[in-house]
Amino acid sequence: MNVREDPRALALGVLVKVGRGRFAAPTLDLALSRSGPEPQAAGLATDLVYGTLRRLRWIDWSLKPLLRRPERLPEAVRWALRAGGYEKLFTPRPPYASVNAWVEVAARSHPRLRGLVNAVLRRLEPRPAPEAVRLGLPDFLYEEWRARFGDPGWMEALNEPAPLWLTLFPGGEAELAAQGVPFEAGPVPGNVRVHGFSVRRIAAFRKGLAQPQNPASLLAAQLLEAGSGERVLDLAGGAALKAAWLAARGAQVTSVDADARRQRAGRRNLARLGLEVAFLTRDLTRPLDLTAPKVLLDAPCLGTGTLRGHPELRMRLEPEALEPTVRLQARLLETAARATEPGGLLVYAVCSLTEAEGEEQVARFLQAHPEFEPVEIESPVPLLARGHGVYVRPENGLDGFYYARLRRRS
Ligand SMILES: C[S@@+](CC[C@H](N)C(=O)[O-])C[C@H]1O[C@@H](n2cnc3c(N)ncnc32)[C@H](O)[C@@H]1O
Repeated sequence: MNVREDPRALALGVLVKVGRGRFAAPTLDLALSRSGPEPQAAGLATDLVYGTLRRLRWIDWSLKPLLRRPERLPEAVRWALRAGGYEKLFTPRPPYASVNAWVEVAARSHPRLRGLVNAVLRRLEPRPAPEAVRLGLPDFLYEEWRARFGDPGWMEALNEPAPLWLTLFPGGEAELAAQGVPFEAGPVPGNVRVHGFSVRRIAAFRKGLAQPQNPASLLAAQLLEAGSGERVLDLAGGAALKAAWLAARGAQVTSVDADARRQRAGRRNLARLGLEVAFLTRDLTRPLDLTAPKVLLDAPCLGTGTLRGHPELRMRLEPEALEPTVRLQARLLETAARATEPGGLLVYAVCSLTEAEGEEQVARFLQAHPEFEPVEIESPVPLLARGHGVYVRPENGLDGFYYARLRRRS
């Protein structure tokens, strides 16, 4: 059996690469597009990759008493045990069949370890574990979230599969309906939740009428309330996803980012959507020679609100990364403040739910900048907390975001 026929072998190849530092989504996409499995097999491979990464802490915790030196195992065998553990412990598929399947996959590259994989997976049971381990969260994050937001019930929602959300452009809804794609309106206007279709199979996407985007990400752009013809600066704009929606509303957007490669991808995507955005490649820790009445800063962050869609971040999040990230955000916020014209609006957004990147950052900014005042956010999405800005509650497929709207006094 080769990879083309076997979603478990495909998932294993992806997991090994993610273990070496790659990102899960593009690595899986590439593997799927190369081997072209049937939709059902692609669905199984996707569930195995994402599920294993989301549950990794608890799986490793449960494997621990059964393995003397897991770090010494060949990486393919170690990941086969983890993915086999995920399938046995966390999916409704019959454990006997999935254990057999994983023994075969692991034995293909390491036949001498067939007995070990078989024995370990058969004996594996979910071991009682502390809540952070069960939730698959790094301790520092779990502790902060518990202390700040209280009841941890919502955290389990970050372990659910990520739905496909689409931002629709004119004609997009009619195209979805014409193709018979089941969808429903999401909490943020202009964005829908699609059922049972991958983005590749959606004609509205191929025709440039739809863009995969989480509603919480789209909301950051909507909070600017930019009108037609209004000048907008999209700072740390990356691949210009938020800029695309603003441009579709008629705003004159300039998207600025330090990463030219991301911007090239953004240009290609905008060409697909038939939209126009100006791009500037700049390091925003330095002042910008541009101003606008509307400025969006979608700052680089730890991404803790996106653990559903980027489960590999759980393995990589270190508390030490917080301080340099917060310092970088503060410098970009300075640049964004100077670029905001008097009377204008600055939206600060991060897809992260730590206090240092959210409320603390904005509180410090407001103290240093009396010329700015926070503006109330009327949120169409449920919130975890409110202060100068708001924290989005990452349930029902929403990513967790923090946004603040800051008006520069005239
Ligand atoms: C959260 S992402 C932006 C996503 C983007 N707004 C979107 O909607 O697709 C943060 C961006 O910050 C950019 N960035 C990081 N450091 C920067 C710097 N010093 N100057 C400019 N951009 C920077 C990264 O390249 C990345 O694209």
